[in-house]
Amino acid sequence: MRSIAEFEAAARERLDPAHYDYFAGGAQDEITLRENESAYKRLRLIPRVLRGSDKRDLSLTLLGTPSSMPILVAPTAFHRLAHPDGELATAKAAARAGTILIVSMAATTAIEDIAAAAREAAPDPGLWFQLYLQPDLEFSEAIVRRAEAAGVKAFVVTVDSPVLGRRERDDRNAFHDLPPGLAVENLRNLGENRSGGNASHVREIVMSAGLNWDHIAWLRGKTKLPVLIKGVLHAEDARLAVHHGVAGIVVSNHGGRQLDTVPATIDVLPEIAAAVGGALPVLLDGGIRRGTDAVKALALGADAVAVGRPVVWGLAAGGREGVSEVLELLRADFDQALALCGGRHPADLTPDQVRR
Ligand SMILES: Cc1cc2nc3c(=O)[nH]c(=O)nc-3n(C[C@H](O)[C@H](O)[C@H](O)COP(=O)(O)O)c2cc1C
Ligand SMILES: O=C(O)C(=O)c1ccccc1
Repeated sequence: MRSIAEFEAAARERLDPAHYDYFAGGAQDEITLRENESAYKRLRLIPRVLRGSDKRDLSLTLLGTPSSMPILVAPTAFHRLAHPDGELATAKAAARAGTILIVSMAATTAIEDIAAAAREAAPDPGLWFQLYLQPDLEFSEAIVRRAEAAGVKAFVVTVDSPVLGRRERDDRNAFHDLPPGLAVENLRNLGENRSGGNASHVREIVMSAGLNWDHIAWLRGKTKLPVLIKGVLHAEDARLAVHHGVAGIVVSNHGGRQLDTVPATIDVLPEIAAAVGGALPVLLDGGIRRGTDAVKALALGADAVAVGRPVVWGLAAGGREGVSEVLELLRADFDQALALCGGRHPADLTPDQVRR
């Protein structure tokens, strides 16, 4: 397949329509969902010429984790809804590609099993773990310990979800529960043993409307691993993140699934990059479908980008192989766009190369 759009079409054919809608959809009128992609279409690239470099180098290290390219896998829930191999397939493909996979706390596979699959594909896979900090901090700490023991290298706390966004497609389809046999495995309370057998209770993910900077400080006190926050759109929050010793930020609107009518992430990136001033790595997700999209984000100040739905479409279309194809397609597309922009390394891209 030649484009992410073709993967999406193939995924749509294979998926239960309600599950396709869950993955594809956004909040309410889906204005932000569309805007994330259309904002890139309004930006124009200006290449530099005659810089003489034969070969590009896409690799980088983010907070101690090496990545073969500045395109990471954003955390998305419920991969076993997309394909029976679920997160195991995604983990193998990301590890094979040498890129960082941010595992969702809402994965339908236990983090221990995801890490084992990643290690089958690469000796030292770059796994990060996304957290919805639970009001029950003791339970949150237990998940942190599990993820650390599994070998994750950073935590990404999602901060754009004090409550879950309203997704009208899910309401229309009455999609509110996982089908029998699937569960949010990282929320299994393994200590619990209520029926006398080895039944284990799966908690629900609770959104924490009470989350504040003290909780981030709490988490930093509980782990030596870098703590990033995901879902920053305001420059002042980016400044506060620096002030509070956060290791990195992800400029994200949750793929248009939380607050509708917030801007496209690429449109707030310049002010956020300026506010951070290089003090910590800035990642961005939302609407990246082409190599040129990633080039624009890196030129405007992101250190790396992440893709959510494209990986789900690859998974649904072809399991591990499908995710590998999506990641290699994005890599080749990005490499070509970088070359055409006259860059050898992603860091060669500069803001003056992007025009509105
Ligand atoms: C189906 C789906 C599930 C998601 N689940 C999570 C999640 O569990 N945790 C989280 O922090 N973000 C979640 N996100 C948001 C993604 O991490 C990311 O911000 C977004 O998908 C990026 O936009 P893109 O899909 O246009 O690439 C989810 C997104 C989608 C589409
Ligand atoms: O669907 C989502 O976007 C999401 O973030 C989520 C949150 C809780 C459970 C499952 C998915």
